[in-house]
Amino acid sequence: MQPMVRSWSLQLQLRPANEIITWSSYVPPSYCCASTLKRTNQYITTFDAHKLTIFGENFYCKPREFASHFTYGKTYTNGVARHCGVRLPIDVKQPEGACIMNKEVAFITGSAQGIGEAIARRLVKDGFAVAIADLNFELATKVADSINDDGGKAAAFKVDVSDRGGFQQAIEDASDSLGDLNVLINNAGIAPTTPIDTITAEMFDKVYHVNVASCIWGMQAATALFKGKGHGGKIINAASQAGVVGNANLMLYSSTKFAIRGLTQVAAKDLAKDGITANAYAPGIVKTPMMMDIAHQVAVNAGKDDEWGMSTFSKDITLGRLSEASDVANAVAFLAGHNSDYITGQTLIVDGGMQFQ
Ligand SMILES: NC(=O)C1=CN([C@@H]2O[C@H](COP(=O)(O)OP(=O)(O)OC[C@H]3O[C@@H](n4cnc5c(N)ncnc54)[C@H](O)[C@@H]3O)[C@@H](O)[C@H]2O)C=CC1
Ligand SMILES: CC(=O)C(C)=O
Repeated sequence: MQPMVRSWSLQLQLRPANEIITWSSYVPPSYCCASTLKRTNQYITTFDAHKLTIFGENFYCKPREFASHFTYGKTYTNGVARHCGVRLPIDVKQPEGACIMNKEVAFITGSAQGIGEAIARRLVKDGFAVAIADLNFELATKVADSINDDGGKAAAFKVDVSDRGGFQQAIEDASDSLGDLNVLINNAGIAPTTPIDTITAEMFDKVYHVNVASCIWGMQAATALFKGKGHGGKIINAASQAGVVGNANLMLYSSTKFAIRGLTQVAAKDLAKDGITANAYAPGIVKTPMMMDIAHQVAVNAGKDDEWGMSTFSKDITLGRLSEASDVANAVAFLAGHNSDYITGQTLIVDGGMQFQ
């Protein structure tokens, strides 16, 4: 019996045992989704050079409804699978026998601007598909559109990272629409200036929920997805040089960033058995809206100008210049890529030499 399929097609590249099988499916008009399955995946129980047998109701064909086009227990050969689609999208050129390799997918919070945006753009250059996840959906959409216009692959998602359920849903949605999830970058954060005597219970709750709880919610959701898909993954959390040495005027923020380093170490230990690494990055003084705002607030509190405010943070940078967001993105790209596979539980300080640890 042929599988019930409508207007889509599937290609399989079948490889020797224990290698990764890469497959891609196309859904008109030009939607492409892809994923990677391993031979050991619970949903694939028979596999040789030419055949793939699926014993599972949902084997990660995304979006989910397309999984139902495969029949439980049926064996698909390369040719059958490729021809089971009756209509190819006319704007996708698909040479006979070609295999479209999938991209790894990174979900980056707070990527509508600043460091997160720079990370997203850098990871696209490295071949990732990226989820631009931010509270500011309008800005996130602009970033995703501009990446797609430049030939990359991105989708925007509205998320408040302090909302556990919403964050989890956004990660699942991103995995559905981009085809997989391999890297979670918990980058979103807030940094109100908080001299000790000004701190209220509400401010404490807000900063700790956005900066700290969010990392735990994100790690929970990503870990469940990685495991469900039968592969490992990478979790990368934003700390700060202010999480390495306490910074004046930043009681709440600075202490949340110390917490990030701690929870990253715990995650590294807890998740290693699942093939998941957890690391953090600690930027220094980066030219983003957040840093401009902090410098301004510190200056206002001291009755000085913004330049003075910035100089209080930048005077001890060994390399003698403020950080560009791209300086941080370069380091995060290393943590997101496979050159860092043997590194876990670490905080990579990217501050031009402010803190030596
Ligand atoms: N700019 C700097 O000098 C440094 C920044 N960092 C850290 O790097 C990360 C990124 O910082 P920047 O790019 O400078 O910040 P930014 O303020 O320029 O951008 C942060 C982004 O996060 C989003 N965001 C804020 N709250 C959110 C929430 N609840 N849910 C979803 N998205 C939310 C904002 O809409 C914004 O797009 C932060 O975790 C920050 O603490 C660390 C060290 C230095
Ligand atoms: C904003 C921040 O993380 C600083 C000043 O290190």
